[in-house]
Amino acid sequence: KGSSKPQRMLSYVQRHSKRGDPDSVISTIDIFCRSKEWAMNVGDEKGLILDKLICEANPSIVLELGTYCGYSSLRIARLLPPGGRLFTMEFNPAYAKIAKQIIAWAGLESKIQVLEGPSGDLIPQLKKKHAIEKCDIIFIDHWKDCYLPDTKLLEECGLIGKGTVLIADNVTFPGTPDYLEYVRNSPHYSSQYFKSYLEYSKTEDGLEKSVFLG
Ligand SMILES: O=C(NC/C=C/[C@H]1O[C@@H](n2ccc(=O)cc2)[C@H](O)[C@@H]1O)c1cc([N+](=O)[O-])cc(O)c1O
Ligand SMILES: [Mg+2]
Repeated sequence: KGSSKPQRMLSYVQRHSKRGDPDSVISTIDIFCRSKEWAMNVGDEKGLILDKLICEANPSIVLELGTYCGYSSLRIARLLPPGGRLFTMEFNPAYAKIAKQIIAWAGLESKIQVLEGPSGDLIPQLKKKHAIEKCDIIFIDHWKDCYLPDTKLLEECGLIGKGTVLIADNVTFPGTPDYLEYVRNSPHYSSQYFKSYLEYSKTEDGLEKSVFLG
């Protein structure tokens, strides 16, 4: 019964970062992933691009698909304006448990709500259960074959409105070809690729920003 990588990440954070300081927790996770064990966080290079896109949009309601250990939840929530909220969906209970502890350690639990379950079940509940009108930003970083079906589901549920910004991780590596084809060819989206690198590596990757035009 050994520990899991998320468990080792959490204990590294608790040992090496400053409690209540999101920037310290973020940089500590990056050090863990560079010096100890690679992990599928958006990382520091794509993270800087994500930061810029979040600040530009100044969002009130952000939805994240794929919490994992909470790294991008911290990056997003630390930049929200007062009253801003992040809802993040996590399928795996073990990951959700670790993410909640990392989020609490960073002191951002009042801004972040971790929703446990498959996105396909949780998305239709958002309006009624969480009084969400429409999402200002949606950060997509879960299973790569779910990006497109979930985007269509979000459209059907009326959670994507004029001006909603979709930000998708890994559109180059591992790649999300069907999603890219959709947002780049749809007349309802204006799409832009931000070239970068796969987290903690030299492989090319990037973020796709797609604005819903209505
Ligand atoms: O596979 C990748 N990501 C899949 C992430 C999946 C996460 O989304 C959750 N989820 C939450 C809700 C759901 O409905 C389904 C899953 C899963 O429980 C997991 O926590 C990936 C892989 C590489 N890579 O280099 O190989 C790099 C990356 O940046 C990646 O994001
Ligand atoms: Mg990713």
